[in-house]
Amino acid sequence: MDLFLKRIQSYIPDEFDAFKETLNQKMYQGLRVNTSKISKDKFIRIFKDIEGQTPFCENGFYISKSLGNHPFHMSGLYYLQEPSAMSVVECLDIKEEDVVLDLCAAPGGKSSQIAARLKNGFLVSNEIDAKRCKILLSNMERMGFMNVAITNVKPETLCSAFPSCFDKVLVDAPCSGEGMMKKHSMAYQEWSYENILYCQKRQLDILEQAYKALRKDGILVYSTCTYAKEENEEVIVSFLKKHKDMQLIDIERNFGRSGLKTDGLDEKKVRRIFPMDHGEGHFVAKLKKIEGDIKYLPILKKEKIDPLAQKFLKEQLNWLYPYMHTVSNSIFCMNREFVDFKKVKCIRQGLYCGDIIKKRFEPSHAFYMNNDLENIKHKINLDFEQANQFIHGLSLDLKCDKGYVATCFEGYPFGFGKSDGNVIKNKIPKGLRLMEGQSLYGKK
Ligand SMILES: C[S@@+](CC[C@H](N)C(=O)[O-])C[C@H]1O[C@@H](n2cnc3c(N)ncnc32)[C@H](O)[C@@H]1O
Repeated sequence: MDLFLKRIQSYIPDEFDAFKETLNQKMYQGLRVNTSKISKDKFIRIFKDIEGQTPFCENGFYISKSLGNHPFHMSGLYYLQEPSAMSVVECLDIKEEDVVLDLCAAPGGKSSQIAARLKNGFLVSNEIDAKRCKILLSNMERMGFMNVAITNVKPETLCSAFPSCFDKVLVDAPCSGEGMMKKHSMAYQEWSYENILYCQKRQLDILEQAYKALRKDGILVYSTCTYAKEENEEVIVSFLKKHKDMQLIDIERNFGRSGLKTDGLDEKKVRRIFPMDHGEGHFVAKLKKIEGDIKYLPILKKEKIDPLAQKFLKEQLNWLYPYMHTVSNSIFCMNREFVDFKKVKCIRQGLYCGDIIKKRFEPSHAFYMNNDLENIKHKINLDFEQANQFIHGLSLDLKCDKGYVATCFEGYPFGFGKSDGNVIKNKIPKGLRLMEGQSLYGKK
């Protein structure tokens, strides 16, 4: 631990006391508005618990309360994210049509930030750890994204299968997490120089894969939430030495500060955030591949879809998704072609609409969380108390359309139920309901 502080002192001698003081202060907390569901202006108008914009992202705000049980969180209107973490995706300059790979994606903060910027583009959101991959999937569904595939493989498996296929690749690398020590106190106890070197090697291995997946003219962003120079500036120097066709690009943003002075690196081109910069800590570097191939993700043939699913979707929506895909009895939709993942383990591609079970169609929760629900025909707005009961799994005695209905709070769906005209039976998956003793955030 002493060594950790000594190293920080050597990085920022003039600010060392200020840094030490931040270790006793509360962690910065933030949320990022999901602009694929609500505009920033409207969010500011209807949401009272934000405390000023972060300097890292135009849709990011500071908060000082835990807001995970707010109905708008359940509706996917925002993602709770440490403020400095919001800086990374800003540096990727996502365009609506980009094909993007997020190689280390769980729990989904940066993937959800990327997906919110895409229109007809596509995101492959990969996580090596199966348990964390489930959390990633759940967050991406809550936020309502459609043109996304969630894969659960080693970076090498994915990048060897799809070389030169991506416009943008993000490596938000596993790291020694020095910027997260306040959150995970174990990290304090487990800090060691050996771990930093272990992380450095793993980071370079992941970057090798990212390099493979990148197209000519593609952009690679590398980030960590640690202060260790070995995992930041030095990783970039080693990587650039090996790959003469990769160029360090100026991030051209003024959050945080320049990197640490390092031989072989123009430190002004990378960004560092220390807690004195109003976020817990991040490092970001942006690189461009100036030579190489341009290839395309393989596409699945367009499919005919089961008439039961078609009938259900027509009955529920004012429009139809142009592309559909069936896996066993489950139906998935997108507004672009489905990718053929071949042997790569893909746990979800597109919007999961539901399943055909015994000659009827059973819709999924994800279907009702999709951001195009302006188009849904059958929905009911609940007041706070009704929403509270429904989120706890209760049925509601309420008159509404018969059949499946989206349940909304202030116009934003957070779940769904099945109505006989007088009672809405609860269809929110058990794992997403609030438990007894937990209460919905807001007025009573
Ligand atoms: C810093 S976290 C990613 C956070 C995520 N980008 C976000 O914004 O929510 C790094 C992730 O890398 C994963 N990881 C660990 N070892 C890995 C490896 N060898 N290759 C790829 N990913 C790995 C971890 O499971 C972890 O989920």
